[in-house]
Amino acid sequence: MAALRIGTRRSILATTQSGHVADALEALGTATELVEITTDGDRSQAGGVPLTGAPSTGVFVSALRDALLAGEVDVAVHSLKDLPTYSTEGIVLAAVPPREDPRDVVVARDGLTLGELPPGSKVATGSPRRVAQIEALGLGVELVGVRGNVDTRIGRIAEGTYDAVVLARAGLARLGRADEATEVLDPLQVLPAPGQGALAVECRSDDTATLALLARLDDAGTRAAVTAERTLMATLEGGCAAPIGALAEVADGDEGPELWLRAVILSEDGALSLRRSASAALGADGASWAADAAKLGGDLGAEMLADGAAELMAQLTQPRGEQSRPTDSNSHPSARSAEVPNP
Ligand SMILES: NCc1[nH]cc(CCC(=O)O)c1CC(=O)O
Repeated sequence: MAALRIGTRRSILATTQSGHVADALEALGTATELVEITTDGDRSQAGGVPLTGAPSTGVFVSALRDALLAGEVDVAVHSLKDLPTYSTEGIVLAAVPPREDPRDVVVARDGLTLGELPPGSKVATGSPRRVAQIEALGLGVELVGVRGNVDTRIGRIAEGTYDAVVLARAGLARLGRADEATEVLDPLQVLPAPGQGALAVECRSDDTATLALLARLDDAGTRAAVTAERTLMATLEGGCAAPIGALAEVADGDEGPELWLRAVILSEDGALSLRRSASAALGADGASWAADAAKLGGDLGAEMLADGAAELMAQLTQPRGEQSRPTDSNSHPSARSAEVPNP
């Protein structure tokens, strides 16, 4: 049988991630071959048309999916957090392998933590989710945008351009550089992006042989966790790019396995935030976990919408300068990190 062709983006992180999937398949006795696909996102990073702000998640994903649908590759590997929450006709999420540490980390000058940085320090991140959550801590640091790969971003610290950068620990760990982090951010303060630290392994829906093979790489606990996080995000966002953080974990409860989910939605400046958490029992059989997880994420998303997330997002979709706080007589306008109040 010909080698299984695994499509990958060209960045070091992407080829490392795809390499992990290839290794796992080789260990199961399958010959593999990595096929590099250049995405529009990569081209713009390499010096083409500069993108303003962060590229939309779809940019990194669509070229790989096109190659998959065209039959140029048999498997596509993505960072799961870069996948849009909607599905693509003809493509299936065949495996979600065991997750890396999902938390965000800080890489700062002189081994500092965020709390040790003096006010006015430049903290670099291109992610609205990280900006909003760090602003909400009220540290007085200056959040500045940054683009480029992990190497470039960390390089800016040594150069002295910035005092700190915020990154996914998983990306550093996959590159063997996790020890360069000077702080691991507590999810109670900074929740990661839905799906962060997990990989998505896709194939064509009609390719039953590849589907069966890839299913052996699937980790039921990771799939349940990211399903809850992504269902929550899909419920909350409805197409709007509000900063949302979410993290789910499987835990051993008294009555059997449970899934815990924590989530936050914020205004861009972090001044308004709504945090909620919930848990649900998981069936004894892993086969029901994805459905249990989708229900947990959907229910918590609906609860957050009812508790003020809908108002918060209505504010976000207004043009800048016209924003006003949600109307509520109990709110404290002076509070820096006010919760969106119950209606
Ligand atoms: N936003 C880009 C991106 N997509 C996936 C990762 C890291 C790996 C992961 O989260 O699985 C990163 C870099 C980062 O956020 O620091």
